[in-house]
Amino acid sequence: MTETPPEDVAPVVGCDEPGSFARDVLVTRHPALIRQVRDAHPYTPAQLLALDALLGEITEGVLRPLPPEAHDHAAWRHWRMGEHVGRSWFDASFLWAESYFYRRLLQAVDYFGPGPWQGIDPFAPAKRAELHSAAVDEELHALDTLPGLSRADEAAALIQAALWGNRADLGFLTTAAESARSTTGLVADDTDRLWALLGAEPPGTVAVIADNAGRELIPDLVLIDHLLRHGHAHTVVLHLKPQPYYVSDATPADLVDALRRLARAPGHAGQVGDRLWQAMATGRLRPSAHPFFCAPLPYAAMPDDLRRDLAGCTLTILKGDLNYRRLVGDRLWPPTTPFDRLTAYFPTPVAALRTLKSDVITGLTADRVAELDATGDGWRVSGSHALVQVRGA
Ligand SMILES: O=P(O)(O)OC[C@@]1(O)O[C@H](CO)[C@@H](O)[C@@H]1O
Repeated sequence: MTETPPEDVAPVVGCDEPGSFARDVLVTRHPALIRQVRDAHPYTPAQLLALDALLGEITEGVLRPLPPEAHDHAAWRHWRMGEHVGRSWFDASFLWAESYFYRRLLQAVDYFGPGPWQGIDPFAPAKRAELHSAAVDEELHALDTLPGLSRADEAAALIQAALWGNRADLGFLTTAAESARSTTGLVADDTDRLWALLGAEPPGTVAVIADNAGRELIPDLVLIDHLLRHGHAHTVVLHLKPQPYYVSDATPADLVDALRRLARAPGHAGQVGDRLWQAMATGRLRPSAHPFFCAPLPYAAMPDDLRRDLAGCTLTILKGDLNYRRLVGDRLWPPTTPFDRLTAYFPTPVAALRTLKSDVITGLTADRVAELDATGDGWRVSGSHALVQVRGA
């Protein structure tokens, strides 16, 4: 594994800097999410008490451990939960604090059981509303234009749809200003290099590390259908989250719902859904849900079994902001730090498709950074900008 030289290692993104994006997420977004979840389900007195206790803890208290009977207690001990217990949440790194927050939220609503609430996704109402929204109806109807496009134009349209589908992030939209939801443009665009990697003969296995369900997962699935249909991949492994995470991150249940939504749609969307349903049956589309995808660690720390699984792929496509942060290590790198150097450890060529929703950014030219900073529109966190960055073989 290629390590970044220590003298070049930038500070890990923390939560303790007043006015920082990360601190605002803990101060504003997480309490808002607890209130949303609390109102979205007919929880029992014990669950309501647990949610209220978590709200108090994250805002004014000190970090408490998972109960010893938690199924993943050993994993979180390995992920250094003990060092954080008894300290302020704001002392933890941003990635660690957020990951642990979502794990504790699941604990408060008995997601892992045993009992009647086992497996009930606290974010399901929001995910369901989005998946069955008029906006998705329109997006599915718009797929009827694809057969009229050239293969190259279809490919370009599908990359853009998958890229900007990342804005459909229910956690981000909790606090994003309406004005920030307009899209401005790309800060980096390696789309041509992405398609060059997808032109490998014979087509191999492409890994897609998914991000959000619903309005992001559907364009991701339409892109996957294109890759399978036009010889860019013999097989696609779709890496999902094994449990609800970051509000709208896609779980296997969300994949089933999205495939059903597609297959039941009229027109071209329904044909895509039927092909993907068949791809699941033949194994050409293979879902996976490794526990590490909910770990509070950068991808450089991935376990050997996941590394081996990915190493067999010709390319890994990583969707979204959190995956980008974990890919490059969630550090405040100088924006001109080469993306290739920070991703050299990854076991395959990588392509990051991400709308910018947090401070971490790499691989830009100094001129581009100066140009973006001059706009003053919070380009790093507003979701108005996006990137396609590729590190080749
Ligand atoms: O990975 P995604 O869904 O594109 O974005 C995840 C996100 O909403 O959560 C974190 C802040 O809560 C940031 O990484 C980002 O804003």
